[in-house]
Amino acid sequence: MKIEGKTAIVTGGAQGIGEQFCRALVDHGANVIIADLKKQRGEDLCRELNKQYRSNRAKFIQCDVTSKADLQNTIHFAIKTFGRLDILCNNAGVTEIGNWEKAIEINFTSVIRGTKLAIEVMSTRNGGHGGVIINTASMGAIFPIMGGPVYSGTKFGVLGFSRSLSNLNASDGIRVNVICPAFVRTEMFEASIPNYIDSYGNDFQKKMKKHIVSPVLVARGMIQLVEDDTKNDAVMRVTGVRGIDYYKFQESKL
Ligand SMILES: NC(=O)C1=CN([C@@H]2O[C@H](COP(=O)(O)OP(=O)(O)OC[C@H]3O[C@@H](n4cnc5c(N)ncnc54)[C@H](O)[C@@H]3O)[C@@H](O)[C@H]2O)C=CC1
Ligand SMILES: CCCCCC(=O)/C=C/[C@H]1[C@H](O)CC(=O)[C@@H]1CCCCCCC(=O)O
Repeated sequence: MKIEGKTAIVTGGAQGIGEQFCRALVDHGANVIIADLKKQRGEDLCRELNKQYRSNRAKFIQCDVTSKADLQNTIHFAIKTFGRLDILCNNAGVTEIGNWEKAIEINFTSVIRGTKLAIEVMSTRNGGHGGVIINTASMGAIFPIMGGPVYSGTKFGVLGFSRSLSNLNASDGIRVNVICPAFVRTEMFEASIPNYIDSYGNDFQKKMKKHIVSPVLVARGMIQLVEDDTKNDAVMRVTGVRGIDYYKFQESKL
């Protein structure tokens, strides 16, 4: 897909990986809706992007992805403002620390709901232009995370859900892909460092160095998934050791 002139929604777009998604999409000429709980951060990013690109292509909307009304409102806002929706990045996510039930709602249920709502407006069967949905999972969607079983479970869920939509490309013109980063230096990661140090000791950061990736690299991967029309049902890994590559699952025998 040529990104210039297309419209994208990025949930959790105010900071971290989502922020880099927004920056990369605007840089490639897209209209971007930054959908996040954090009003100040989102509005500041929006202002900065519009100033940098001398445009009005970035918009912020306060959105709690666990609210169906907020998600609907975000999609309506994209259509009302830019006339179309082409790209949805279901990216908002949290760790399970403190509230594992909430982590399931944010990391998994909201990805399902966001995807379903976007399909309604993107589908070529409903008069839409088709599009691309990129769901942020994690390497913890491929391997279990002993210290984060619920987090990992939600990400296994995101991966299974997304891959089970591979037929949408043929029927509705919508490609669905998953991005699986390893540890990414964001506020989520930084906030977890004390837990890692508890588990692995003070030299954890040194040992982990080669496994930590930058959110900019994750955004580069997302752009590749959007631009490359052959990518459907793709599971992209973004790791410190291999960089950007694709994970191959065994084909179903059914
Ligand atoms: N940082 C890491 O090591 C990794 C992160 N991921 C995944 O990447 C995604 C982004 O994570 P980071 O950027 O690292 O986290 P972050 O904590 O830096 O940013 C997450 C953003 O999501 C927003 N958010 C949280 N709950 C929300 C809600 N209910 N509604 C709307 N927005 C909400 C936050 O306000 C924040 O702006 C998450 O899905 C995370 O699980 C995947 C692999 C590794
Ligand atoms: C192979 C695992 C890669 C995991 C990539 C990922 O999604 C990491 C996310 C963490 C984020 O940086 C902050 C977190 O709390 C997320 C969950 C990590 C739990 C790991 C616990 C380590 C342990 O104590 O075993």
